[in-house]
Amino acid sequence: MTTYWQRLADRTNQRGTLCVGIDPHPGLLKAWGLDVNAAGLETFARRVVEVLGERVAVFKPQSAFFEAHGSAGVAVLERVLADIAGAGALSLLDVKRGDIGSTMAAYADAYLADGSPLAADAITVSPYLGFGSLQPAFDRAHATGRGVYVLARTSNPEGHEVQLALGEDREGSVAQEIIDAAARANRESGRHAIGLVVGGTHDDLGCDLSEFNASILVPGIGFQGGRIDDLPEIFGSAVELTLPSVSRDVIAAGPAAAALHERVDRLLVAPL
Ligand SMILES: O=C(O)c1cc(=O)[nH]c(=O)n1[C@@H]1O[C@H](COP(=O)(O)O)[C@@H](O)[C@H]1O
Repeated sequence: MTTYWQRLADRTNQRGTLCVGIDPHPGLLKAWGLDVNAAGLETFARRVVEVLGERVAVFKPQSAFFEAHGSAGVAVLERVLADIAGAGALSLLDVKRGDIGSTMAAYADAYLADGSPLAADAITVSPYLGFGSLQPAFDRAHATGRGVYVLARTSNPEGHEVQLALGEDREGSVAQEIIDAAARANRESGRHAIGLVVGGTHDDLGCDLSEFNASILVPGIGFQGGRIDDLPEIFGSAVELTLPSVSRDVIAAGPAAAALHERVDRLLVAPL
């Protein structure tokens, strides 16, 4: 079976290395001239995929903005995931789930199982209950050729409180333990399905990614101040693994197709 890592390499080789985040903020719906309801949400999110779906390698719908509209919003999310697949792009559903193992297995059923209406090519997960608690998601991702991105060093200014605290061995940081555990699990499985989330907003990451061996999602580009041009300096040799992710800085340009394409052009031509 083709792994997520192989499918990601295939898409980014064809389309360039960029993830466009679909974050339908109420303010963006209004700016697009849409009502802030499930119908406006559907027009917005599906328009992004309609215009950019065959151009961009990966789309990252942010589940929160769909959930905010209740079951009608979740139904829209299902259709957006189907649109992404139909356009030949990969879906990375941003749900940041994390729970005890038995509950994590249910999240894996929801997001990483063949045939589930909310299944995506990859999801984001939080390791706050312990890296090992995520094992059911890793197992399911390995079994179905999907991916899991584990939060390691997030883009927000508060993240360091937890992530740069000393880890259990009292030598490296919590973020470093997550990075090392993910690299070890990828070596053992040989599938490289376990990626990391590392924000592009830090001059100094405070952790070492030089031994990492799978995809690194880099949010925080654009509105949060991160710049694609700065990634080589921030990530060093690991820049080859990075998948820059941009939400508002792309989608705020819509709904006009030309403006959306212009934003993507600008991000894709930036040298990596
Ligand atoms: O997992 C994420 O994608 C994520 C991790 C992180 O450290 N920082 C971060 O901003 N994100 C998400 O990335 C998106 C950023 O949106 P923009 O700031 O509009 O590009 C939001 O959906 C965030 O939830």
